[in-house]
Amino acid sequence: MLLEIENLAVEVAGKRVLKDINLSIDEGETHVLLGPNGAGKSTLFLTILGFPQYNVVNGSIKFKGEDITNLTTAERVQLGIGVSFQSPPSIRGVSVRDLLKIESHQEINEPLNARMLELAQKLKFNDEFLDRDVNFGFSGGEIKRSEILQLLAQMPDFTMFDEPDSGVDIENVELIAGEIGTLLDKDIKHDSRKRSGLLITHLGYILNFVSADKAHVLMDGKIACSGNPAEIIEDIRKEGFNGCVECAQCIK
Ligand SMILES: Nc1ncnc2c1ncn2[C@@H]1O[C@H](COP(=O)(O)OP(=O)(O)OP(=O)(O)O)[C@@H](O)[C@H]1O
Repeated sequence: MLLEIENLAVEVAGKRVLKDINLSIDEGETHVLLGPNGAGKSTLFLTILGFPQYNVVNGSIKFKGEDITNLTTAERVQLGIGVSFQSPPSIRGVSVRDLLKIESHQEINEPLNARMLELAQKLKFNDEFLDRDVNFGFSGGEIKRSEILQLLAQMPDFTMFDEPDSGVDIENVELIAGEIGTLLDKDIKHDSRKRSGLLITHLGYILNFVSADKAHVLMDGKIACSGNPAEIIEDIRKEGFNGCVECAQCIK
């Protein structure tokens, strides 16, 4: 198993946000995380990434068989965990170009390598854009494309995407989805895929372009239901979250 979360309980600012999370994601799998606003989806992501304000009060997180519950964020990134944030911070004084060099382990005083320049072009970033400060004054769509470009520089083994389709126009959703596919080995036969991911989506639009193996519904800090992504999204559309998690087909 690539990622194994057992009985995870997390407090943020003294409040119990995650109560008892059990979640396993195998090599080559893409899972989806659904749930109402405030259920704890982003909290789960940031806990997996090891942000210090997310205090694990019970349970464990294992990655590649290693208990990472007490590792720093930098150590987890080193092990192969990546994230595309919903609202990433701006970094004044650091250009996109330099950040990409750091993330793809290039020398800072060397020119950005051809692979990254090609990917930047594919994601519609010109040379001038690469010299801008990271996320400073970027439009919603530019932020999302820039997050994906940074992940392509890192190529993590496990990537979390926090609402990659929100605020992105139709053409750019297709573009972003194509690169999410690259990050999740979608161009390789299912059995041979190595890279895995977990995607938060509210409306499920991105799943028209990125296939997913399993969906989980997070309600009030617990995984209330897991199953087939298309069926669960359809149920949520028809019955709402409460109706969905009462469905007999749910694998509880
Ligand atoms: N740093 C923090 N300080 C205080 N409360 C927090 C913090 N981070 C998260 N919370 C609270 O934890 C709960 C879960 O938030 P979280 O962002 O994980 O939900 P979510 O499921 O991602 O919601 P959404 O779908 O609206 O993005 C919310 O009540 C939120 O206010």
